[in-house]
Amino acid sequence: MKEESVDGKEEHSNKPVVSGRIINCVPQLPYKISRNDRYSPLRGDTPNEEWNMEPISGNSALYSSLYLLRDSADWEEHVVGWTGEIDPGNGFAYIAPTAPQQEENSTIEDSKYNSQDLNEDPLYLSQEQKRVMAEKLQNQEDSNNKMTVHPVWLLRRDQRRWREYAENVVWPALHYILNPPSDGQKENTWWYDYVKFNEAYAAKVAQIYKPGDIIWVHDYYLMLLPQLLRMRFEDAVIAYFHHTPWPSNEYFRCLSKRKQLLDGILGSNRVCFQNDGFARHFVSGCKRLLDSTSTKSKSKRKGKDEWLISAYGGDVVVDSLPIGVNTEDILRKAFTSDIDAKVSTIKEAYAGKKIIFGRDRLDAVRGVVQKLQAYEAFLAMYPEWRDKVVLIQVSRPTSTEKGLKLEQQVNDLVNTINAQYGSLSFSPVQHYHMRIPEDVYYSLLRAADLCLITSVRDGMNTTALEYVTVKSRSSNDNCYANPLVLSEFSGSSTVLKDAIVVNPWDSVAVSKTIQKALSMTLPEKAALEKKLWSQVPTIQDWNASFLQRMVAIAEKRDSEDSKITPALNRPLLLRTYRAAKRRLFLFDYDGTLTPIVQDPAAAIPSAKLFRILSKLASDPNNQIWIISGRDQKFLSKWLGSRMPQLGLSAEHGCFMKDVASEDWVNLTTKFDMSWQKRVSDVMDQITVQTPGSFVETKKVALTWHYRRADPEQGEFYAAKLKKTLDEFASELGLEVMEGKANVEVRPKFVNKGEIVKRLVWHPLGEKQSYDDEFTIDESVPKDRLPEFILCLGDDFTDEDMFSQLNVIEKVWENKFPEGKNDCGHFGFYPVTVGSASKKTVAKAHLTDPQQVLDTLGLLVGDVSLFQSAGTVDLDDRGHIRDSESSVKSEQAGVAYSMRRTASYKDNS
Ligand SMILES: O=P(O)(O)OC[C@H]1O[C@H](O[C@H]2O[C@H](CO)[C@@H](O)[C@H](O)[C@H]2O)[C@H](O)[C@@H](O)[C@@H]1O
Ligand SMILES: [Mg+2]
Repeated sequence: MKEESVDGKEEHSNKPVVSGRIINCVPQLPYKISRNDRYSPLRGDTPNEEWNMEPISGNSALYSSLYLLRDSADWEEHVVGWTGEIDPGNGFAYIAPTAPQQEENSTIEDSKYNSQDLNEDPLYLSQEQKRVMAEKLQNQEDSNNKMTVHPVWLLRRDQRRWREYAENVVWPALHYILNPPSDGQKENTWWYDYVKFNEAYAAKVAQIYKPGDIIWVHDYYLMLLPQLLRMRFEDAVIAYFHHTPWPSNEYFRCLSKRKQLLDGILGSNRVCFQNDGFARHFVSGCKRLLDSTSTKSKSKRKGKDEWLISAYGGDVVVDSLPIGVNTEDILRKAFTSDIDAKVSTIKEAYAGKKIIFGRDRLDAVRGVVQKLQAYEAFLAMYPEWRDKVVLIQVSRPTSTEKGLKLEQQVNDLVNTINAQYGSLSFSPVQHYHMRIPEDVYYSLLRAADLCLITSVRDGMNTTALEYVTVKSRSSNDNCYANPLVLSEFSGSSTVLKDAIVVNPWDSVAVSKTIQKALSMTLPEKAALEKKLWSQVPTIQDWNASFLQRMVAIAEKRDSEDSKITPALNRPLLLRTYRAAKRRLFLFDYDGTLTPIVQDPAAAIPSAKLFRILSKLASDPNNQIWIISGRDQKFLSKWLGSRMPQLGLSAEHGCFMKDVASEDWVNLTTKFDMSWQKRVSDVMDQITVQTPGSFVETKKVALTWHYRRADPEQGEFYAAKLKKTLDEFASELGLEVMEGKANVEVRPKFVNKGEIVKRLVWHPLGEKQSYDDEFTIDESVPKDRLPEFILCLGDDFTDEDMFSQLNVIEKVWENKFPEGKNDCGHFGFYPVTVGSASKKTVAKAHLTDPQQVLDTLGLLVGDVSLFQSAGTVDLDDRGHIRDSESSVKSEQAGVAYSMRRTASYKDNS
């Protein structure tokens, strides 16, 4: 029998630290795939001719990083990427989706199919068509197979659906744009697709992953992927690079799925940003939203800030490394005889005029409107420049509704400027609303006297880097060293530190800067260019530094034997639960069954929690204990009085109330309590120094809370309090514990682990004994001991429960070698509630109380597996594999293929 651990993984032994393979996960492969309308196999066309693949523009830095790795002798590269929207071509009418919510309901969706729809649905691709397309993509990228391309197929009718959440919800928040309030319905549907998109990548990576591979996940379309991969591969080395800005937490926290997104990313070993500022915002978000702590240090290389995030206690490196451009490639491509000729043509067309150049995507943050306003101000303020300057602005179109409005605004501004300052023979703004080919782009970069970038937010503007690169070389057209005016809000201003920086919102200041830049002498320009050129990050350096750091992280992790906690394998849990008869549930309360809130008194059980606990408790095979730091009063009021069948333990093991009993027993009666006065005096002093903090006095334990204090001040005084208390704690037999925004003190000899020990070594269903002489009885026969134990807790104090379970499990290994279940273990599930990066002795993790309820809901039949991310397996169309809709879809695909073949025959 193969042994499975609670996370369902097999143990790997003697793994290489780094295998030499990189799995690069990119949001999309760099091609627009479309069907060739004239394709006809019956007229002798090869299957290869069915698909056209055109390179797409954008993300040039990322793609050049992939190509460099492909050509590197040190790494074997695998690229996993979505195909993008496949254009079905003419004659294959695109069927607009019905309401997306309906699409999710397989019954509704599938009942809509009729032969007409099938005939027209272009996205039923046969295995053969997919094979041919994959082969073509592979050849497109690298016919020598040095890099292997693994397409992610998500072949549904509405192919845009996979982008919606990332582009309409995440992207705006990352760029400081708040969406108008809504009922959230659309967003929920988009979120559902976003989870599936990430799940599809996880499944694809799982097919190719080998221990020691470095998995490198790129950008905000794939924020959940690191965690989904962590669920499958506990030891994987995973990096997430965020290409766009990361906003202040004041914006990020407006997202309803903020915690899920952060948790998704924190499945990584390393999270890397374009600059320190973005990394700092991320760390602050984790601190505020996930209760994580962090330590900051200076990286050895270049002395940049680096953080070690402990989301509830684990290790994720957060740092920054600005992406670069392939300077060698740019210079090679930009200085050819063909481009020399194009530059001359441009120069001749604008003879006697200075050329200002700009190229931006036409979206809300690229600052095209600000640029035009500043240029208008420039022409107004400096009449001597009119007729002597032209702005050539290339704006890459976007198809969104907002993009269309912006286009209108830009067109209006262009018309106004041209009407006011132009003539019949000359327009001072030449606006090209289109994608331009690479050679035209390089020609314009070379011909420009000034490059103007006024974006109001971006991660890294590669136009700035490419411009500085091109201007570093002199040629016959006298364009060497022409200056760059760069927005201070652009990520590139953090690397091009000597650029002429402007605030794009201040059009007068920008206009003055344009005037100064256009008037610079050659020596001034050359001196500036020399500095800037030395600051351009290259993609070669970026790849090398990024991977060097990943190897170091992998080696350090390996040598320290630190681990990331895998997500709880819920299908396996369900299987064990169903197979077991004597089941014991050991639940912590705060942060496990209820979310952490500002006021302890407000953390009361939800109706959903009661419903689930009642269902669980109604099964006579189940026994449930709540083992909490709370006092008896709170637990009795909110849990015991409503559900007497619950067993309760208060104040971290100081008190117990047996299942179906009303009597509390104090396990600390013999302990001298005079320590309380001394501890409370110290806590009172700290409270005075920390506004917002307070002391919670229980019967035995004392808790100092600082959740409502300023986080930094709170952390500082918590450390101070702990230090002071530690000085006399051991002599008084006390334990000082750092909890969630609290510091707690209780007698050392009681703890949650001791309670767990009592409960597990006990014939399930029998009354507890509270004799003074009580000792654990390890002679209880196995068939009276629990055979399924789910122990959940979120805090440091819950680690005592997990360690105790681990110890008991070891004892059972020797005592009951034949007593394991079908999965090869004793049904022990010590599960921490928190992120995967948490340092814990638990065997698995659940992210938060919401996931806890979903998981318990799964056991009592309240929640379907499909609602739990990380438990579904999708087919190539994004249906759950083997589900009714997946099978129907498969059949429909076959029918479609047959019709297609028949139609070729008819037409031939
Ligand atoms: O063992 P637990 O059931 O997890 O209880 C631990 C402590 O929880 C409470 O404090 C924590 O939760 C509060 C409500 O969410 C929160 O405001 C506070 O910052 C947390 O520290 C409780 O007040 C303590 O008595 C428990 O020991
Ligand atoms: Mg707790």
